[in-house]
Amino acid sequence: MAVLVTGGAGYIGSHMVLALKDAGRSVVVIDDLSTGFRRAVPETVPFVKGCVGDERLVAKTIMEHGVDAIVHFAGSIVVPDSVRDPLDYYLNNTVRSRALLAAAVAGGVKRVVFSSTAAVYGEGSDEPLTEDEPLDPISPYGASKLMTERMLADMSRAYGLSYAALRYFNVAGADPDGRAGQSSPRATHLIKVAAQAALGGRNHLECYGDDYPTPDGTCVRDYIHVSDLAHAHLLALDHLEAGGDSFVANCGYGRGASVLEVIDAVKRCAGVDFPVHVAPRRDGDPASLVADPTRIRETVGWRPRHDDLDSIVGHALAWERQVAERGAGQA
Ligand SMILES: NC(=O)c1ccc[n+]([C@@H]2O[C@H](COP(=O)([O-])OP(=O)(O)OC[C@H]3O[C@@H](n4cnc5c(N)ncnc54)[C@H](O)[C@@H]3O)[C@@H](O)[C@H]2O)c1
Ligand SMILES: O=c1ccn([C@@H]2O[C@H](COP(=O)(O)OP(=O)(O)O[C@H]3O[C@H](CO)[C@H](O)[C@H](O)[C@H]3O)[C@@H](O)[C@H]2O)c(=O)[nH]1
Repeated sequence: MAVLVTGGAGYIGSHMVLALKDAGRSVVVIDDLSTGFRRAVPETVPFVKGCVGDERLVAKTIMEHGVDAIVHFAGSIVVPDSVRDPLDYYLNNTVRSRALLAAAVAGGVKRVVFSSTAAVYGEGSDEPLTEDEPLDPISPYGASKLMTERMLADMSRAYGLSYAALRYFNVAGADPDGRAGQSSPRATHLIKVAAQAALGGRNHLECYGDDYPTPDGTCVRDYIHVSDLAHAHLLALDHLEAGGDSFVANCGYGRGASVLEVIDAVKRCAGVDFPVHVAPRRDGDPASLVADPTRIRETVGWRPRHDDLDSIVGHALAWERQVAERGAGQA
C-alpha cells in the first residue's frame, strides 16, 4: 500500500517524501508544479503531474498505486495574496481539497493527514495558543484551510475515515543532509528571504511593521524546522494506522522569535550584514503566533530534534548556498 503525497514537489512536501522513503514506505506524489519543482521529488518516487481538483486523475492514482493514506500539502500559501484574491484561495485550498477528499472516499482511502495552519486562530495572543483557542481567521488563507479541517471532521463522522489536521506555525530551515529545501526564488517567507539577502540575492530586506504590541514592535512567530515537522506527520500517520483517533494539533516549539531576532540570527550565522528597511504592516499579519505543542507531543510522542533558531537558520543558509551555486530557480 502506498502513501499519496499531494504537493510533494513543494517545500514541505518534498521533506515529507524523504521522511517516508527513509522510513521504508511506498510513496506516490501528485503535484501540478504551480510552485513546486519536479527535481524536488527523487526519480525513484512515482510522480503524477496534475491537479488535486481533478477527481478522475486522483481516483486513477489511488487505484493504480494502491493508495490507502493521503498526506495533503497541495495548496496556495501566501497570506497577503489571499487577501488580494480570496476566490483563488477558496478554489485551490477548499474546493480542490473537496474534490481530492471525494476521490479518497470513493477509492477507499482510510487515513488523511492535512496541512493546516496557525492562521486559523486569527489575531493570536501573547500566550502560546492551544487548539481550544477560538477559531477566527483574519485572512482568506486561514479561512480556506479551516473549511477543509471542517470537511475532514464531518467526513470522519460520516464515512469512518480518520484524519490528523496539523496546524503548522512558521515552517523554516532545510533537510540537514542538504537533500531538500525551499527552492522558490519568489518565496516570501522571512527566513528564506533573509537568507537570500545574506547571500547577496537581494539588496535589502523589508521589515513589515515595527509598531506591533510586541517587545520590540515587530511580529513574533514560532519557527519550526521543516524536518521536525515532517517527522510529526510520520508519527501522525503511524498513530492513525495503529487505530488511533482523529485529532487536530499545533506544530511549533512553544517559543516565539521576533522579525528583528530572526534577522539578527541570519546575519550572525551568515557572518554578514545587509540593509533592513522598515516598511508598512503587511495585510493579514497577526502580531504574535506561538504554539502550545502539548497535544502533538502527547498524542503521537513527537520530540523535536532541531529546536534551535540558529540550527534552522544554518540549514536554510546551507540550502540557499546550493540554490545560489546552481543559479536562481535551478535548485
Ligand atoms: N510554509 C509554511 O510556513 C506553512 C505554514 C502553515 C501551513 N502550510 C501549509 O503547508 C502546505 C505546503 O506548503 P509549502 O510551504 O510546502 O508550499 P509550496 O508552495 O512549496 O508547496 C505546495 C505544493 O503544492 C503544489 N500545488 C499547489 N496547488 C496544487 C493543486 N491544486 N494540485 C496539485 N498540486 C498543487 C505546488 O506546485 C507545490 O509543489 C500548504 O498547504 C500550506 O498551506 C505551510
Ligand atoms: O520580507 C519579509 C517577510 C516576512 N516578514 C515578516 O515576518 C513574519 C513572518 O512572515 P512569513 O511570511 O515568513 O510567514 P507568515 O507568518 O506570514 O505565514 C506563515 O505562517 C502562517 C502561520 O503562522 C501560515 O501558515 C502561512 O502559510 C505561512 O506562510 C511576519 O510578521 C512578516 O510580516 C517581514 O517583515 N519581511
